[in-house]
Amino acid sequence: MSLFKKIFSTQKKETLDKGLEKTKTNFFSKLGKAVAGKSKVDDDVLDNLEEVLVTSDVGVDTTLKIITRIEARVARDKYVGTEELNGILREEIAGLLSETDQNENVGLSVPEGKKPYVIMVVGVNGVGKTTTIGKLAYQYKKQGLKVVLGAADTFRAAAIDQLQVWADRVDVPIVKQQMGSDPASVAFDTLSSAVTQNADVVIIDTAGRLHNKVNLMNELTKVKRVMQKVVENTPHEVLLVLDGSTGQNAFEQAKQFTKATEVTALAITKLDGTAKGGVVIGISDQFKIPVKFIGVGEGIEDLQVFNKYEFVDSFFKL
Ligand SMILES: Nc1nc2c(ncn2[C@@H]2O[C@H](COP(=O)(O)OP(=O)(O)OP(=O)(O)O)[C@@H](O)[C@H]2O)c(=O)[nH]1
Repeated sequence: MSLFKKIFSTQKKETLDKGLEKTKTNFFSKLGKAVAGKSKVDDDVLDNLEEVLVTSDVGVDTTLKIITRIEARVARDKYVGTEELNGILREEIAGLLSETDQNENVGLSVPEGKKPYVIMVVGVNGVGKTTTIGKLAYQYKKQGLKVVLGAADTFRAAAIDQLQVWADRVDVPIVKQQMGSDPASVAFDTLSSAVTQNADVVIIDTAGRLHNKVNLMNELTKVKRVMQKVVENTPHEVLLVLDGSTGQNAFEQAKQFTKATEVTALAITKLDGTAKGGVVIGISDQFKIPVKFIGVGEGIEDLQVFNKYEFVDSFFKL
C-alpha cells in the first residue's frame, strides 16, 4: 500500500471511529448493564441483549436474526462466557451483513461505458441530501472526474440556493431553473449540458415530498423518462439519502421510497451526531439495497464509502 493510501485509510478509520462514538458509548453502556453480574450467556442475558439491540435501532427483525444466531451458538458450544459476547456479536453481525448484501459495493468508481454516469438523489427534506450531493461531487472531482450538478428540487427556492452554495464550494457547474419549474425539464437540461461538456458524472437533486406517494412516484417516473431521452438507461443510480439519527423513521422512509421508485443505493447520514447508528446494521439487513455511503460529519470530507467490515470493526473495537 502506498504511503498516501495508508495515510488516507488511517484518516478514514479515525473519522469512522469518531463518527460512531456516540452509538458505541450508548451500546456498550447498555451491553455492560445487560451482562452485569453474569459470567455465562444464558436466557436472561439473551433477553437483555435483545432489548439492547432493539433500543439501539438495529430493528426488531434484524435483532431477532442476531439473537437466533447467538442462541444457536450457545446451544452448540454449551458454555459461552459473557466476556466473549462482544467478539461473538461482531462475528455474527458481520456474517449477517455479508449474507444479505449481495451487491458488489463499487463505491465511487464509474462503471465502464456509462458516461456520463447519472445519479438521481432522492430523500425527504432535511436528511442531508444537498450536503451529501456536495460531498459526493467533491469526492468525484478529487478523483479527476468532471461533475455536473442538476437542481431538480424546484419545489423550494432554498433547495436551489443551497445546491448552488455547494457547487461554488466544490467548484463544479450547476444547471438550474427558477423555483417552481418542471423538475424533469431541469433534469433534461442537466443531462444535455453534461453531454455537451463531456462530463463524467451527473448528480441530480430531486424534491422528496413524501406526503403524497402517488405524486412522488409520478414525478420521479417523469424525471427518469425525460432523462432517458438524453442518455439511455439513465439514471444509472437512484441514491436514497436517509438520516441515521432518525432511527426507525429512516426505516419507514426507506420503505416508502422503495415503493415509489426503484432505489439502487442508500446513503445514511448524520451518524456522528447520534446514538442510533445501529440503524445501519438493520437497514443493510432489511433492504436488499447496498448502503454505499455514510455521513459521519458536516465537513466536506465526511462522507465515506461504506464498507460493512470496516463498520463492524469500528463498532466493536473497544
Ligand atoms: N453532523 C452531520 N450533519 C450532517 C451530515 N450530513 C448533513 N448534515 C447536516 O444536516 C443538515 C441538513 O442537510 P441538508 O443537506 O441541507 O439537507 P437536505 O436534505 O438537502 O435538506 P433540505 O435542504 O432542507 O431539503 C445540514 O445542517 C447539514 O450540515 C452528517 O453526516 N453529519
